[in-house]
Amino acid sequence: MITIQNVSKTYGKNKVKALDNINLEVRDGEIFGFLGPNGAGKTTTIKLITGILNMDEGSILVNGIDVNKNPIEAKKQIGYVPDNPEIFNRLTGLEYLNFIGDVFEMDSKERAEKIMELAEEFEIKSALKESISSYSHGMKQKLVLIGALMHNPPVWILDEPMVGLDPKSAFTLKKMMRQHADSGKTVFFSTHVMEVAEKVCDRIGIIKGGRIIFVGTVEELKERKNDESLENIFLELIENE
Ligand SMILES: Nc1ncnc2c1ncn2[C@@H]1O[C@H](COP(=O)(O)OP(=O)(O)OP(=O)(O)O)[C@@H](O)[C@H]1O
Repeated sequence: MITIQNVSKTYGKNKVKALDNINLEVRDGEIFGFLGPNGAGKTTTIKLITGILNMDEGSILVNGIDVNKNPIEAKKQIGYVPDNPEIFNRLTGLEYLNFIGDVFEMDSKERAEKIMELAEEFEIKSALKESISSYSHGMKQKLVLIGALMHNPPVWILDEPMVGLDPKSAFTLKKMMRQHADSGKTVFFSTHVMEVAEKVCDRIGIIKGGRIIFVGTVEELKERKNDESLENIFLELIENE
C-alpha cells in the first residue's frame, strides 16, 4: 500500500509547483495506473515515493513506513523501474544483477534461482554474459525489470514499463503485474497508453499540472463522462479541468 498525504514539490527556484498538495492511496491487491499529459507530475510523484527526491511538504508511507523518516526500510519494500533504463554499460547483465543482489543482501542460491526464473520469463538468459553496452533499449528495459523484481519487493513502482518491450515481453510483464496484485500486493505504474490502462488497471489516477483530477475505475470515469472511449474522456478531462 502507498499513502500520499498533502504532498507538494517545487523544483529549485521554479514558481510553479510540480506537485500541488496531492493525496492518493494505492491499495494492496490492486494495479493502479497513473496517467497524465507530459509534464503533469507523474515521474516527480514516483521519484518522491522511491525517495530519489525530497518533498517540500506532506508525507508518503509505503506499507506504513514513512519514506522520509525511515528511508532504508521504505526502499526495501519497493521494486522500482525508472523511465529511462540507462544503466552501468561496462558491466555484463549478470554482473549488474549480482550487484543488485548484493545491495538487497540476497543469499546466493535464492539470487541465482530468481535471476534464472526471471531471465527465462523475459527471454534474455542467453545475453546475461554479454556487456550491457551491447544491449538494445528493450533488453536494457528487461534487465532493469529483473533487477527491480528479483528481491521480491511487495510494492512495484514502474515508470512507463512497457516502453521498448516487444509484445510478448509486454504480455509477460502484464501477466506478472496481475499475479503480483492478485497475491495481495501493490503495483503502481505510469503510462501514456490508454489501452494498457483500460485493460490492466483496477483503478486509475489522472494528474494534470501537479494536481490529481480523477481517481477511480475506468468504468466510473466512463459513467461520469457518459462516453465510451477512454481516450476521448482523457483528452476532454485534461483540456477542461
Ligand atoms: N529536474 C527538474 N528540474 C526542474 N523542473 C523539473 C525537473 N523535473 C521535472 N520538472 C518539472 O516538473 C513538472 C513535472 O514533471 P514530471 O517529469 O514529473 O512530469 P511527467 O508527468 O512525468 O511527464 P512526462 O509524461 O513527460 O514524463 C514539469 O513542469 C517539469 O518541467
